[in-house]
Amino acid sequence: MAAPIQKGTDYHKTFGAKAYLAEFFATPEGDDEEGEFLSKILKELHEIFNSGRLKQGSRLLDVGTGPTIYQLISASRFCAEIVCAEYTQNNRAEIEKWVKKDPDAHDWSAFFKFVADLEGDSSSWEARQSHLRDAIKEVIPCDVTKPDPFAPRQYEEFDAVITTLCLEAACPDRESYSAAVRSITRLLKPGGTVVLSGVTNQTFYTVGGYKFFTLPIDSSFMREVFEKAGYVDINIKSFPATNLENNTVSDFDGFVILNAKKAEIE
Ligand SMILES: C[S@@+](CC[C@H](N)C(=O)[O-])C[C@H]1O[C@@H](n2cnc3c(N)ncnc32)[C@H](O)[C@@H]1O
Repeated sequence: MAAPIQKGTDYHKTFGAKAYLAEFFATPEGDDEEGEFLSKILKELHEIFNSGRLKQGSRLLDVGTGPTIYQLISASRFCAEIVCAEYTQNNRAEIEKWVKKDPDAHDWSAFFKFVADLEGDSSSWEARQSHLRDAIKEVIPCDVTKPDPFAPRQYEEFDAVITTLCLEAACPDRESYSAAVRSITRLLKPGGTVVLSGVTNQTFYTVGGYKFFTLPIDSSFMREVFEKAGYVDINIKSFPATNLENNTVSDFDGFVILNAKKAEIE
């Protein structure tokens, strides 16, 4: 009998960090079955951060980091301090291994080369990689379904928050998704930038043979949530899935990249 759909605390037992990396992050092109997806997210993150929106020396919080660092490469050029917040111990261990250059860590070099090419300086990839290793100052537990996802840790507000492919996987319903956005927003400075990537109308994704729940949402719901949480200048780019009919590893019909500014205090 197939295992039931995995969600909530199941992540601690069945979300295989190594399987997730091997299945979806072997190359910047990602998993063939998902069509053009990962490389598009990398390009969009490049466009957002290359536009000069973060000052040098910024502090950044990544929420639901998973075992991955691809989402931090473009932003890290401007960051002196990055905090990675993630739910499972296994995923946090993967990030820590990469920071310490453990031989068992995932090889992200192709991703740094990909982004360095986009930035027009392909020779810079190793320096960019070292810089990101130095910038990651902490890898901390978090649970976005809790009122204070980062408790007991307390932080000054960050200049930017990133969250990629996390909230729709972590939140069981629309109310908890909205509450998670509000909690994350409390840790962002007024005028600070949020960047989110998310899949639309997905009900599951598969990792290591287990199916994981996803909350099916669309871009109009995301816009409404971010407006209500106090953001302005909300930009959402939507992309249709390019291989929906042949995709057996997930069922998103598209994905979005959202960026927005937390309103300044009047
Ligand atoms: C699809 S993965 C995305 C990982 C990574 N950010 C990426 O872009 O590939 C979903 C992530 O959400 C995390 N997650 C699940 N439940 C969570 C919760 N309650 N709070 C925070 N993160 C959670 C999982 O551990 C996993 O790392």
